[in-house]
Amino acid sequence: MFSLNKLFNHSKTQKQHKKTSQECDFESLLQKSLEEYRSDVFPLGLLDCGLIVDLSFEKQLHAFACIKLTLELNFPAVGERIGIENYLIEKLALKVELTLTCKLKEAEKIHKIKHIILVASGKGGVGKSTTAVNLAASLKCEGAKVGILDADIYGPSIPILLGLEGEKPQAKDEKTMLPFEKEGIKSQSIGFLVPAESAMVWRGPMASGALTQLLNETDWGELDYLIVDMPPGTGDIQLTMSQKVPASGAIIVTTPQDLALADAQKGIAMFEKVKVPILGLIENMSHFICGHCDQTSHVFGQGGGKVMAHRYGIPLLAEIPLQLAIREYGEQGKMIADEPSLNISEFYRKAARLVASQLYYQQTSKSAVEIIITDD
Ligand SMILES: Nc1ncnc2c1ncn2[C@@H]1O[C@H](COP(=O)(O)OP(=O)(O)OP(=O)(O)O)[C@@H](O)[C@H]1O
Repeated sequence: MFSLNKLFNHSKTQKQHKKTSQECDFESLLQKSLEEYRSDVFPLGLLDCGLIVDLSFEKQLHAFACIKLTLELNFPAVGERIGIENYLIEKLALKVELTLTCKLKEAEKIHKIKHIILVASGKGGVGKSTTAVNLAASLKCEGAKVGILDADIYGPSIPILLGLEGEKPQAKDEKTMLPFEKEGIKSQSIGFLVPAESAMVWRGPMASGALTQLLNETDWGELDYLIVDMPPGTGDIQLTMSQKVPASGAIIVTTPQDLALADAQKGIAMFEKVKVPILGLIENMSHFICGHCDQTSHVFGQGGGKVMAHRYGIPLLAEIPLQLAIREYGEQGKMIADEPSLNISEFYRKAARLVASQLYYQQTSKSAVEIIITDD
């Protein structure tokens, strides 16, 4: 754990000097505050998963007036900045300017990729691909290097969602293809390899062969996360695919209808069988907020995702509303999560931070920490 001892002396903007008792007291208070901070994303506080890389302060009339603090997090969560800043302002009773950066220190699992995350659904049409693309965009916005691999042989839609329809991947050399890069996200799709009609009749080994080929023969470069958009369903194909890639975890997308939830349960069972940890459930098209009167309607039923997540002891990462803009952005080949000014993007961004946090704690054998996701 990082200690704040000597921090004032190490601060880039301060000269070496003997600490005053006032500075020592301030150091202890800052350290205690960072240690005691708690949120869904930081269940063990901030010093446990971050490093103070810079601290400087301004004094007025011998009292601290403002601190500038830079925290380097071990996983992408820069969207937590305002919440942490407000907390520190309250605890320290002074102006705080916080900068958050991110650097994953974990080892690469395959090639130069640190984590592979499978995005799956028990049935088709629940918004799995839309969610996968927006999770990728969110992880990038939160500070990570991200790629997306479209493995949905039944309907590869990532090229459409990224505005890359009709494009063909370029060869780097005889063995490797270059991924596409859009808004800082690298992508590759099974749709580029074969015509949709022939891929649909593949059996498990063929589909998983194509997935591993795309994974291994694409020059991904350094990635913190590779999101894999899986084919919908829980059959032989999905099972074989899940076994073939060294996935860090899986996310299951469902809608609130009973039928979709029943299929999502099969998805949970499938990942348990192949020992891929389930990072959480996303309930898509969870509710509809009327644009005129702001009233919320639960068009497809209410609370199903919450009940299921509770039953299986997995986090409910997000309840994403049914919103016209989500479909419109998808059709225009744009990622809505890339638009911080739209409230809807925060649903995806929060889910991405929770996923990244879980993977970090899982990796550092701190999975015993129970991540309780609150409603607020
Ligand atoms: N929250 C949402 N609000 C409104 N429309 C949505 C939402 N999520 C997805 N959609 C729309 O629903 C349709 C299906 O979405 P998508 O293609 O992502 O589903 P999928 O589960 O990946 O489908 P498939 O099983 O065919 O691969 C798309 O038109 C998409 O724009």
